[in-house]
Amino acid sequence: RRPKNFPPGPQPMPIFGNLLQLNLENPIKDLIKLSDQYGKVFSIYFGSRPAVIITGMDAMKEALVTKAVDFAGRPDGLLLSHLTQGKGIIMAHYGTSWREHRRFALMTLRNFGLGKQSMEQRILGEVSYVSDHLEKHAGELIDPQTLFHNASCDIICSIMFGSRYEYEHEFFQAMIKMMAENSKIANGPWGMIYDTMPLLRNLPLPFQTALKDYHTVKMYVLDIVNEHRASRTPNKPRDVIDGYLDEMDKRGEDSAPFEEDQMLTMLLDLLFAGTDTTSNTIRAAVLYLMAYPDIQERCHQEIDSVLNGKEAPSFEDRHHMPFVQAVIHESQRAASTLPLSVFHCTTKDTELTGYQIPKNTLVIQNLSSVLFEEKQWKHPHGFHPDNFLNEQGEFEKPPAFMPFSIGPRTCLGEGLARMELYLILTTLLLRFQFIWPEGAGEPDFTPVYGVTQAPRPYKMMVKLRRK
Ligand code: HEM
Repeated sequence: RRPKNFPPGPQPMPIFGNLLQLNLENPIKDLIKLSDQYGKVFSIYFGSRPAVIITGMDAMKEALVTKAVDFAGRPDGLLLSHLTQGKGIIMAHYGTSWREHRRFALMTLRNFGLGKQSMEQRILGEVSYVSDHLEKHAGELIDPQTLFHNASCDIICSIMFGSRYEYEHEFFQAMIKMMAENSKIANGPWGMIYDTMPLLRNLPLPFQTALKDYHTVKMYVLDIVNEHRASRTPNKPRDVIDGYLDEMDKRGEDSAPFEEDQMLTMLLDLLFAGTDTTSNTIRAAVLYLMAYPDIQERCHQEIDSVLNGKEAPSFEDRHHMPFVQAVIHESQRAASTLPLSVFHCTTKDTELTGYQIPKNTLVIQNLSSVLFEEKQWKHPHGFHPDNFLNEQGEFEKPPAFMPFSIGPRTCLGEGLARMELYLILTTLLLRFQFIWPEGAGEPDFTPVYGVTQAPRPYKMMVKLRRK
């Protein structure tokens, strides 16, 4: 039975709660239907555990901005919390260790900067590998999934470990494989079973693979940390690892919460959070550019005219490219890359839209519901860069654009992700035309649902515009 004055919702069943009433392959439509029936804030049961679902911009702002601290927790008892043991940043409880690690990560990302290369140069450096690959295979059918995935992952590697990896490197391949498999397990029915039925957790079921693979990659990262210990010069950080070791030195004997295991989890968090998200968004953008060649042509014209013969774009150039900016933002909106954000929980007894929500209640933000909310957008459905252009044709971001979430837990990689999306897409558009292959049927925009949602796999062709 629901607690008194708890948000309403459908009647749960024993053991399963409301799980069998949701399409686990993609619950988003069901969640919207339930909100039509029960209101913007409603509840469902995962097994015997209640979860509050937040729908639409107004309720989202009330929870994550007005009552920011009350809703800034992370839940225990999910597969992701077990993998990270509540350490690092993403699944860390709201408190001192989370706050200090978040601040440290933000500062080091901002400072890169640090070492020899600026963030911009690192990204442009990585795009040159992607460009070379595309140029070599111009005119052929190309599957962009692995290519964009490798590039996003390598950008994070270069910031954290000080060097990028050849895409064929043993560690790089193990990491990419672990991330792909773990997100499949965490997203799929086994993840749901793990989250709802604690009694089954010790059985030899596929989630054991997730735990084992996570540990293997963590041990690889520990080797990299130990190499840094041997080769570093204190207070001359080359990358995030050196910066973290400096911070541990500064704090002396009792360096808590800056400790080795926290560092390893934070590094894996950044790798996880920064790879699929960016690469799936780029893949969605390219799909839309191929599906709407007139929009792609307008981007080509704007980029050519602003760069005016320059070899490569700089991040500053974006201010002169309102249409390209609008296309990138509309791609993010349409892709809705983290449709249900990362799950939150309440840090104290609180209230939302007049309902009472006890401390430690699981809270799910339906970010998709805001990105497609009818009253917030000129064109809520389909792909319309116009959503981000005002009457003067200037770039303007509506307040319902929140693919990175809002509030204290908002994505800490937003700055990096925005720079990557802009520099990668503009550089590639400068050099190539993306073409939907003849005979491939109509492009299918229906996403594959997951913690990070992705476009369906597709093949593309490229034509070289300029060497
Ligand atoms: C297009 C790309 C990206 C999107 C759409 C995205 C979106 C999100 C969202 C929705 C959250 C959850 C926020 C919440 O719980 O309220 C999140 C959290 C996070 N993201 Fe991103 N992200 C992207 C790229 C990145 C990158 C490149 C990095 C890092 C290098 C990153 C690091 C993180 C971290 C560490 C968190 C956890 C923050 C916390 O719990 O305090 N993300 N991201």
